[in-house]
Order: sequence, then C-alpha cells, then structure tokens
Amino acid sequence: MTPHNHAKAGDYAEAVLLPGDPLRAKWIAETFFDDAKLVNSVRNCLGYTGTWKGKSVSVQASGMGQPSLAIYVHELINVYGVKTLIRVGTCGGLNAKVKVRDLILAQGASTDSSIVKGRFGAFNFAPIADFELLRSAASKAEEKGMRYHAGNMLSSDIFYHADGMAGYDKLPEHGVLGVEMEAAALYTLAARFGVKALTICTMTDCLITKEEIDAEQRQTSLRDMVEVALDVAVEG
Ligand SMILES: O=P(O)(O)O[C@H]1O[C@H](CO)[C@@H](O)[C@H]1O
Ligand SMILES: O=c1cc[nH]c(=O)[nH]1
Repeated sequence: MTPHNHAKAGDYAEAVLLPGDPLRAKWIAETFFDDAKLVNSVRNCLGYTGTWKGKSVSVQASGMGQPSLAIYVHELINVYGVKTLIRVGTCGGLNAKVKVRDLILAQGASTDSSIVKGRFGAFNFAPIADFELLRSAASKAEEKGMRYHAGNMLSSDIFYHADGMAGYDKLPEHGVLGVEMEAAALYTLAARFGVKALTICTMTDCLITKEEIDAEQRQTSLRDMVEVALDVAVEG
C-alpha cells in the first residue's frame, strides 16, 4: 500500500490501462471487464482489475497532468509489478489532417515539462512508445477500420495557454499531431524502469480547425479506442 493506492500486492494485473479520468476508469471496468473488482479508491482515483477475453487486466485512473500520472505509474511499476501500461486518453488536434474521433498513437512525446527535461541535463531525451505495443495497436486499429495516425504527440503541462496557438511555437510545423498532458512522463518512467508503455488518444477538439466531438460521438469513439487498447494489453 502507498499514500495514493490502497491495493494489496497482486491486486493489479501485469497490464494496466491508464485513463486520466477516474469516471472513465469506472466506465471501462463496468462496460468491458468480466468480474470487475475495485482495487483502489484513494482520492477517488479509481483502479479496477477484471478480465477481458478471459485474461486478467486492470485499469487505473492517472489524474490529469504529468505529476499526477508519474505518481500512479511509479507505484504501479515499483510496488505492484506492472509491466505494460497503456494510456487511453483524449487529446486536442494540432494538424488539420487529424479529424475528430481519429486515434493518435503517440509514437513519441515532445514536452515542455520539467519532469522530463530536468533529468537529462544537456540532452533532449526523446520519450518513445514501446514498438511492439505501437505495432500491435496500429494493426488492431486497421483491422477495425478505424482512422489512426502514428507520430509525435505534445505532452504539455499547460491546458489554457496564455499565448494561444503561439504557445505551441513550432511544434505543429514539425509534424506534431496532437496535444495531451501525460504521455512524455509515462514513456520516460517506462524507459527508466524497463517496462512497456503506449499512449492512445482519441482526438476530441482540433485547435487548428476548431472542430469538436459531440457527446454521442465521444462515447462511441472512446469505446473503439478502449477495445483496441484492451486487445493490445492482453494479446500484445
Ligand atoms: O482525457 P484524459 O485522459 O484526461 O486526457 C486529456 O484530458 C485532460 C485535459 O482535459 C488531460 O488529462 C489530457 O491529457
Ligand atoms: O490536453 C488536452 C486534451 C484535450 N484537448 C486539448 O486541447 N488538450
């Protein structure tokens, strides 16, 4: 047990899905898992373990932002022995070719966060996804006929940028596809502790075209994304 998690040893499966939102964690457990069991409710940052297609799998909310995610992920790896972490998030779009409802598979994660920058001194570390998880997610999205893009994500510490699009500086011009708030810290911790990680996001609002997802589309899209993530989690 930790200050943030009252699950016992063995309560988590080796593979864990990581939504930012605790209510998305509850929805995933109640909608997709067989035999879902609540394993953590400290701060209402809910965690569940159950089965998907007969195999054990967990979901744990990460909260919003890299500091919050880093706490849960550090503990999942080092206290609970988790080996595969798949973030299932929402993101903003930074490229007009990415349409709302499209998946972004974050092959890499650029960041403005000192959590990553602060650790590497003169070097710009490049946080990247596990290749096997990335390849598997791409082929499963393809099999389901889903639109997806694999590429660079921005993990920002800032949701409300005082400088508007100028706050994103040159990133969209360099192919960055979307913006969310957690992937870079997830990938950096996974690299440090030798485990596998991937971030899959549904694009919900495009900062370039101003297109936004509606409530019904949001639910369907999240459902498709979670099915891909669960298949990757249990099948690799
Ligand atoms: O939908 P989630 O997974 O929370 O992800 C995105 O939504 C939150 C901001 O609204 C941030 O956590 C961002 O990364
Ligand atoms: O972090 C996020 C998530 C969704 N939409 C955004 O613009 N940013």
